[in-house]
Amino acid sequence: MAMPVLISAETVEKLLQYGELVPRLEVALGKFSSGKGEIVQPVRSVLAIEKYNGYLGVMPAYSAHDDVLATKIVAFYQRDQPSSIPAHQASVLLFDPEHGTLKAVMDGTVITEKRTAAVSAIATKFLKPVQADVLCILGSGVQAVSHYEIFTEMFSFKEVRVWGRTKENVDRFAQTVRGPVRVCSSVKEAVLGADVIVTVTMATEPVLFAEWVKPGAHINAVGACRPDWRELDDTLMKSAVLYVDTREGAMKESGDVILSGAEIFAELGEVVNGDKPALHEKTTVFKSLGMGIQDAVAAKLVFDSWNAQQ
Ligand SMILES: NC(=O)C1=CN([C@@H]2O[C@H](COP(=O)(O)OP(=O)(O)OC[C@H]3O[C@@H](n4cnc5c(N)ncnc54)[C@H](O)[C@@H]3O)[C@@H](O)[C@H]2O)C=CC1
Ligand SMILES: O=C(O)C1=NCCCC1
Repeated sequence: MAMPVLISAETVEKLLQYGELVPRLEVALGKFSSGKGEIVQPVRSVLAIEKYNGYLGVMPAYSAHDDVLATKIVAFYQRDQPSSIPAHQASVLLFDPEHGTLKAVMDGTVITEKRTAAVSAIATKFLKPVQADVLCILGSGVQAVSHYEIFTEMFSFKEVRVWGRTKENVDRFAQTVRGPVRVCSSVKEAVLGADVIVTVTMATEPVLFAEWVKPGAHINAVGACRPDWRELDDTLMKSAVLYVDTREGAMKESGDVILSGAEIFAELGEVVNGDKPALHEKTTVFKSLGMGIQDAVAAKLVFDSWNAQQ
């Protein structure tokens, strides 16, 4: 039996292009929410590594439409001190769906960076106000960078603002991104008047409060992926129209959804399918937790491009 190929982070970075990834993810989100069982994806199984303040998540998914079977394994850690090791590290195992043969083991860290930002961009395309001039990013780590990249590529914001907890992180962010950014010294300063807000922090308590949010703004809430972690306050969660990637995941994993008691209006895939409206004139929250099918679709794109180059 042939050995699986190993695909490095550098290769994934080169091969995974937003232009191809975004439309594939949009189709996958629609198929997931079609109610026809076209995508098989259990809620992520997560174990706590208490001694080190970490978690290990296993995310299998199968799509007959894409003919893809994969599992991502992702480790993530909460840290008080800065570290050169990324807070999230992942690998994706890609199988031949017909026989279950392992075809590839590839870096999943870059896949996680890019597919998460791409899904936020899809949500934003549907849910942002018609006039969206100001983008605000709360958090200045890895996801902040990938969100900056795709949001400035897909949309025409007049101003991009960033807030981060530490000066060191924000300075690194400002040096990494290729384009202008206004560094804000408080969350309030960053948020006031913003049309689109992205929360990509490791916060466990709310950092974004309803009183600062412009009516009609769209928020992509990407952090706080544990049932007792928060990024958004109760008032914001309850007053905004709430979209999620998966209802099942949000009810099991999202502290912002579970603890606020906010009602879920729709899955993003239902909006893609036209089964639920995109209420872009209202204040909207897209609660993202991440889906195995997003990783599987991205991994197939990488593998197919890699194969084409051999
Ligand atoms: N929804 C999804 O599909 C995914 C969500 N995530 C989540 O996105 C968030 C960002 O991830 P990365 O950028 O990879 O992490 P990172 O570690 O690179 O960046 C995290 C940022 O949050 C800041 N931060 C840490 N504690 C904070 C606090 N208490 N209050 C405010 N800011 C704080 C850090 O200074 C840093 O700027 C995390 O919560 C992560 O779990 C990550 C991957 C996928
Ligand atoms: O979808 C993912 O991948 C992750 N989501 C929440 C945090 C860990 C990684």
